[in-house]
Amino acid sequence: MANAAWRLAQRSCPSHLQVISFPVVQLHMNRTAMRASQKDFENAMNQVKLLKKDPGNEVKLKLYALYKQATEGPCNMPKPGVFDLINKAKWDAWNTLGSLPKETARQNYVDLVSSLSSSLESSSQVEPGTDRKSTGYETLMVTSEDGITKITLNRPAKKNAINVEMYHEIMRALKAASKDDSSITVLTGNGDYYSSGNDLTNFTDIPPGGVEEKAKNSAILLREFVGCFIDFPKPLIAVVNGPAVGISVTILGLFDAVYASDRATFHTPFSHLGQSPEGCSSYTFLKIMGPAKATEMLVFGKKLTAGEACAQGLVTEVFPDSTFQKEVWTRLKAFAKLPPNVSIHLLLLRTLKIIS
Ligand SMILES: CCCCCCC/C=C/C(=O)SCCNC(=O)CCNC(=O)[C@H](O)C(C)(C)COP(=O)(O)OP(=O)(O)OC[C@H]1O[C@@H](n2cnc3c(N)ncnc32)[C@H](O)[C@@H]1OP(=O)(O)O
Repeated sequence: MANAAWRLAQRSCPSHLQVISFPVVQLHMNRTAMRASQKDFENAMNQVKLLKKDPGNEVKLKLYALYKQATEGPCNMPKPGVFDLINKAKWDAWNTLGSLPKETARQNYVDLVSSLSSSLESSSQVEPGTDRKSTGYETLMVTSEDGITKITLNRPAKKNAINVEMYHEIMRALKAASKDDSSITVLTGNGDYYSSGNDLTNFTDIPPGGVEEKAKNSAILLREFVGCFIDFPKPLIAVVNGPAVGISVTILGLFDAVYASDRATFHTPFSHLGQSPEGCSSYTFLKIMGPAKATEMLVFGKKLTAGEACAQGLVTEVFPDSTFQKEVWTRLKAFAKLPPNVSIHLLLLRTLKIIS
């Protein structure tokens, strides 16, 4: 998405401008005066083309938005639909600027390019290990108490869509949970959704190697991600607090128990998206619900209610939404107090599940 936005932002630059070296000193002087001239702006546009390193999607969208605001003023285009990913990301970025005056947008554009020029040149000097994300999580909340490690998907404004960062963080959290002193691990969602599945923008950020490289990288990530669930050594419970879509549904077949609110639904619209079912679901769903029901879900994209998913064995038990959290957590706390030989039984049950 953003790469396309980036290309578009670059294409949008007036074509008669030649690529010239960037007068950084002049820009810094102008920044002090806090008023970028049209010339500074044009220079900055050229400087963008000369950046040696990719500044990342977020920055590229910011540049696009500031460029549009500086040249056309506030966004007055109709909002693109949820599946028009590229235009929606661009629209969002531009629209966020509200009624920012053109001159300020021009100044901000120039400042941003100037800061990129220096920070991207010096980024190699960052000490390894100083990454502030190495201990915390950006897309998850992870807590451990009462013998339970709880991993909460935490992008509620995006219905807990799983972006690339979240895939990596879930793997990291599972690896940490497999070694901590908790007895069981829970995956749940923050907000009204459990998860809307794969973040649709994951497929739009095409690397320099093109679509083939993107597909290869995605396949590697997906394999590693699913592997973490297959190999997880402790009881793994899903607390499905609301609707679940796509990969957040398919991997449920790899959990040891699935508790759902009666508000939850289970939807795998792969055929609609031109994708194939993942997460071992073509194996696990077949085992769990039989071929006909698995086909209805995975091939025809039938959305199940929590009650239907329970009747078909995908969900262990459904609770009224009003008492869901209280009932589930009371039960899980009791489970977590069971003696540690649980793992042996778990292993046995999982093996029987596979070979039966
Ligand atoms: C790189 C590794 C690749 C691994 C590949 C794994 C393959 C996995 C495949 C799947 O998981 S397929 C399923 C993909 N998911 C979807 O198709 C769901 C798409 N979203 C929707 O249909 C709807 O958003 C919704 C979930 C039904 C919710 O609708 P509602 O009207 O209630 O809310 P919205 O206004 O649509 O959404 C709010 C907000 O959230 C954003 N969003 C929601 N889901 C996603 C998503 N999956 N990806 C990206 N963004 C999502 C939506 O755009 C809205 O954003 P804003 O407009 O508020 O910015």
